[in-house]
Amino acid sequence: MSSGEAPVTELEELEERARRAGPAFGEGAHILCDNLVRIYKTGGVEVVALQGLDLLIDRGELVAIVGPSGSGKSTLLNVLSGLDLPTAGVARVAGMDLLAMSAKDRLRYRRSIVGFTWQQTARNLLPYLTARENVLLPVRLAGRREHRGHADELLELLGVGACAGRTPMEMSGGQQQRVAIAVALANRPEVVLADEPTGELDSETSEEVFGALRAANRELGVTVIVVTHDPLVATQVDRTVGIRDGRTSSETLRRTSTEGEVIAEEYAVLDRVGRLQLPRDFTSALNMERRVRLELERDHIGVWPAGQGDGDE
Ligand SMILES: Nc1ncnc2c1ncn2[C@@H]1O[C@H](COP(=O)(O)OP(=O)(O)OP(=O)(O)O)[C@@H](O)[C@H]1O
Repeated sequence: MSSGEAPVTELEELEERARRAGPAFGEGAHILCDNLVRIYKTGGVEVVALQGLDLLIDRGELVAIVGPSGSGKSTLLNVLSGLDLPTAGVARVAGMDLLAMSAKDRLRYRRSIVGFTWQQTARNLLPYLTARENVLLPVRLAGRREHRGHADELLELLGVGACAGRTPMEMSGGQQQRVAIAVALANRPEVVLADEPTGELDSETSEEVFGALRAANRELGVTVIVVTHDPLVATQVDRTVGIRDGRTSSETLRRTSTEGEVIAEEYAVLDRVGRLQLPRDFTSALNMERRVRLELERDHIGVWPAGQGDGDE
């Protein structure tokens, strides 16, 4: 049946309706988490680290994940890196279903689709190898061929070209983190995940590390997710996603004003079924508990504390 003709049978009508249904949630996203759940069981106690987390990231985005300690940031990164398996939900990166990968696919995924940097600088680099040798190591392990200048080009791009012949001991903490990013990029991954890359650094050095992540994102087109506690971050990346209690709770978008000023605007997240989490300091300032009154206006929705006369006891 051509799309212009009227459907004739019940099946054709259903097919026609399915065609009109529009794209599925997250279709086209480079990274998709849909209702992601991760429960840890230790000594008979269950800890729900991710409680139905939704997240969509487009190809080529540079996104920071922030949130209080214990909110699930590292758990999310471990799932996305293919190190850990979620308990339920959907996690898809570059078209690969992370819950249904074979062991062979998982190895390929971890070797060539994602690159990862750890917070502990010492864990990222082998101490007896130079920066250049550290970058070439994952290439050799993956059995790939890269011309000799590949490592030097990456180090140059990240502003640590001068460190190519030095061992980690001969570099500062910020230089080590930038070399670690080069290692993560060595196998030309589509996605780089960085766990607290500036956790042990002062603010000036942190800016250099964020600059390196931006260079990788801009010049190589790689999608970057960085987990951080760094208060600077909202002005360093395009989008900051806040996580609270194992769910995404807020987003901050960075834009440049017409005067060239960098502005970070915070938004609440509206989930797929229309749920919205109001910030706790807003609700407690107005004594909002259990229910609120909503009013649809022409260009916004008003939210009021439920008062007397609204049927609240
Ligand atoms: N292997 C594990 N076994 C049991 N519980 C765990 C495990 N890993 C994490 N958790 C728990 O899951 C929750 C989320 O932890 P996670 O490390 O993801 O948080 P986080 O936001 O990265 O915290 P931080 O900023 O302190 O690193 C916490 O309550 C933590 O205690």
